[in-house]
Amino acid sequence: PEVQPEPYRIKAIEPLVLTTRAQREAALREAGWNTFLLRSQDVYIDFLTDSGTSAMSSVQWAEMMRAAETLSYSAAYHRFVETIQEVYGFPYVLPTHQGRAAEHVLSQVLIRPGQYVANNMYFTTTREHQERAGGIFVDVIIDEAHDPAAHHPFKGNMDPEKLRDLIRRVGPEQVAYVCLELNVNMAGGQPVSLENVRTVAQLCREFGIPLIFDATRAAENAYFIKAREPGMQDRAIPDIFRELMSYADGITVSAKKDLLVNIGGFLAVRDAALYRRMEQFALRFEGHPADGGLARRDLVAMAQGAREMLDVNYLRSRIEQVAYLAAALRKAGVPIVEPPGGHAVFIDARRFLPHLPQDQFPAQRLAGEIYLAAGVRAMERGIVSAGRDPETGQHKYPRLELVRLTIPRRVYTQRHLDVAAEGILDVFARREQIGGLRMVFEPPVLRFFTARFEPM
Ligand SMILES: CC1=C(O)/C(=C\N=C(/C)C(=O)O)C(COP(=O)(O)O)=CN1
Repeated sequence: PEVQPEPYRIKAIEPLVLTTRAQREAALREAGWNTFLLRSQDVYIDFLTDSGTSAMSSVQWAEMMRAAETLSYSAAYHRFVETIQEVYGFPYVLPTHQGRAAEHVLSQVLIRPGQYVANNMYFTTTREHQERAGGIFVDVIIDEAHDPAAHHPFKGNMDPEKLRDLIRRVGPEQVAYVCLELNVNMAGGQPVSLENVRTVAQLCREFGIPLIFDATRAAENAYFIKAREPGMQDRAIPDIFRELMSYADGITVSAKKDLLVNIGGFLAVRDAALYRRMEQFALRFEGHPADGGLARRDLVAMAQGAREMLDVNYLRSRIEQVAYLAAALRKAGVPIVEPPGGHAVFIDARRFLPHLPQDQFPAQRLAGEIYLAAGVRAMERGIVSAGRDPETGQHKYPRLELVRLTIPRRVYTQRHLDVAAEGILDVFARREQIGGLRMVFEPPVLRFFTARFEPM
């Protein structure tokens, strides 16, 4: 595939810093071989995350300047709520400062300790908040999602039989809710089909179990439904999106992805009583229900972002940019998660460095080597991110040992993708010489953010 013509042009630029390999070796040592700990000014192309790293549009910036910072139920608040109601189709909307705040509120309000939550694979903060609320996390994603080479078009799908077995085993009243993530991040940004959502929604209705979406990358999921699901090619994205949302009782959203803003999040639900409980809980630490701890300018930036995120030409150019990088790596034989996801290319570090055992942290080492080669910052999504089992204290050994090259929205050009590919091919050429890492500092929670390593 070639990168689709972008339906926008550059209006402002941010100068990038070019570093030498020697500078990068010093920076990576200083960062304990953890790309999260690199100073941003030592990074040339930042593929760490697509969260909060998008370029905003001239309209978003203009709206932000015009937003009056009046407290309580401001014009900005009504603009935000009315836009989310229209685009997503939920009556009750609660802004939060970002996605994990929404997850915290929802988990605390919906989970009774000891109850189960069924998910399609895990996301770090989502599972953290489910477990923090006393929930028991269960993965009911289809088996193909755990196989990087499987070419399933909707690897994010839930396995209805796994879900039904869980409900039968523990009883419907012991399932707090079903949490369905769209464009499953940890599986490689893999979409869920509309057909699967309908099946899961039917199951939840049958047993009276709430269905909650993590709708953080739902717009990109809608694009894959249009592009890959039989009978969907001629439907408009907003139409697909509204039907998709109609199956959920509620959603949590990190606005820092789909909605093209640098900060923000929200909850949206259909039930007034549930909204009131969430509002009361969030009041203590997310700020007033009319701002969720955000400035008014952030609310209007989210409102405008919710309009821009469903433009099919923007979505096509964004998704095809990811496919372009994936194609460049695939052509050279670099093992990647197939098919390419919506927000990132995931390198299969297990197959890239087959001589390294997983507890020598192959993905962590590969992310460091990619930075050394080209100043490109990637993120480890393997054993380090998976953390330790709360019962046994042992590493969780996930099937997927990946390095995520996460492409920010509307930021980098095709030439930047070429530079990243060239650097990765350089590392690939000398992969046999690459050794493992040993962890020299391990924090107790979400260790991937601050752990430190040294080469073996
Ligand atoms: C699917 C999903 C995410 O991907 C997510 C955050 N993701 C980050 C930060 C990422 O780098 O993928 C969050 C948390 O959102 P937050 O980073 O707190 O705004 C929730 N769900």
